[in-house]
Amino acid sequence: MAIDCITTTATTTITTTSHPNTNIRNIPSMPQQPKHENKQVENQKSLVFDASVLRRQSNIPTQFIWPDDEKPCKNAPELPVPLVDLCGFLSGDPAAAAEASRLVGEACRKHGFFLVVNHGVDRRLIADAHRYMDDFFELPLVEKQRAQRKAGEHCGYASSFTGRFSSKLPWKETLSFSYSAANDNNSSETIVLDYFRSVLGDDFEQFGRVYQDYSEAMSKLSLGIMELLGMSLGVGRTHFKEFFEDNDSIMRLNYYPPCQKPNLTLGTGPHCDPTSLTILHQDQVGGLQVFVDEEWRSISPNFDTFVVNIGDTFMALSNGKYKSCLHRAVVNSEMPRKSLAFFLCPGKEKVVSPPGELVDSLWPRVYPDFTWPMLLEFTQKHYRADMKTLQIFSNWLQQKNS
Ligand SMILES: C=C1C[C@]23C[C@H]1CC[C@H]2[C@]1(C)CCC[C@@](C)(C(=O)O)[C@H]1[C@@H]3C(=O)O
Ligand SMILES: O=C(O)CCC(=O)C(=O)O
Ligand SMILES: [Fe+2]
Repeated sequence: MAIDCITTTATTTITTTSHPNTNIRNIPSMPQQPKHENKQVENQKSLVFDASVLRRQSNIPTQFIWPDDEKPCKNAPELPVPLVDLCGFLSGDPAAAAEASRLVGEACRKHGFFLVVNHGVDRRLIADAHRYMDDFFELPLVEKQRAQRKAGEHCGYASSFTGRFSSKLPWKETLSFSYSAANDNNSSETIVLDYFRSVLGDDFEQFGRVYQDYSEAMSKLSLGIMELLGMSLGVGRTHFKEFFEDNDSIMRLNYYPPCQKPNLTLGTGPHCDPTSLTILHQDQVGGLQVFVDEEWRSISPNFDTFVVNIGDTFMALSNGKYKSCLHRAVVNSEMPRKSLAFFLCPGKEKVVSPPGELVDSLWPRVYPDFTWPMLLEFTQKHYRADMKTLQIFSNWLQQKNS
């Protein structure tokens, strides 16, 4: 019986009524998603996804069963993605930088995914970031819920999205927090640490330090990749680097518990990241798949590499020249899987507009100007991010502006 696997409080009903803040039907000109995607659960408290309870059930609740055309496929073939060696580029070798930017440009025109190696991030920091994830996600649910994500916000702990969506639920737990590189009163130096201490208490100081350092390392690496992207697009090495120097990014820890029916569900559903650039580190388990040439392909993990992909906001910044590509994460029945995603996002005030060099009469503007907070709000309150987010957001903006 489906509901067996969900621990419930007094109110267990899922309704088709939206949360007041997220009622798409109440907002004029809001795009309509298929019914099952825009249904919101009436009460945040009504459903809980607790891996320690789920483990003991033989079936999974229907809310976690994905439609047949989105169910995962067995044994997706490996996607050949360029392995970009950053060693020479980081040590200032112009020929190495030119070769790295060529490889990056080629991948971004095709599907937007590439790997980086010799990236300069300390292996011990990466190992610690994984170790502290185990420690956090192995805590009892009530402990993790001290960091519970609030409705309409993107930060905090979420056990699946039971309070947010009522169908096609992801088989995952996440802990998300903001990282800001903007140097106002040096708050960027402790922003993550302060978050951990404030929501989880002083016992979590060491967690906070690890993810503070990890987020800083990701921000730095992403600025280096922005230099390569600027070179490859012919707009100069500094253009995008400067644009993202005061980034207001999101760090997300993804924890996928083992699932007894891995062929029926997904850890993260098919989507294009609405953000600008994603730097992902996966543990040794594997599960990331990318949709290229009408086929799901996998990207196998390697401890020494980060998977990098272009998101919708960079696609808009490149005037559609670089692709934000559909991807998802599958789960397995044997063991938990972990991934760490750093989502680079522009500073709040920055206008997402492509540089003049990328616009001409043969390739006119594809997307209207917007700011990242506008797109973030769209994905948190009005539209569940999927493969069409950028196009639908863009149509909605154009309609509003006309
Ligand atoms: C701004 C964001 C929204 C999501 C987290 C970041 C970047 C990716 C988005 C997401 C992962 C795309 C798939 C659907 C989603 C709901 C998820 O499964 O987590 C998305 C995130 C979100 O809205 O919380
Ligand atoms: O866990 C993964 O491999 C991918 C997760 C992802 O795509 C995301 O969080 O946006
Ligand atoms: Fe993603």
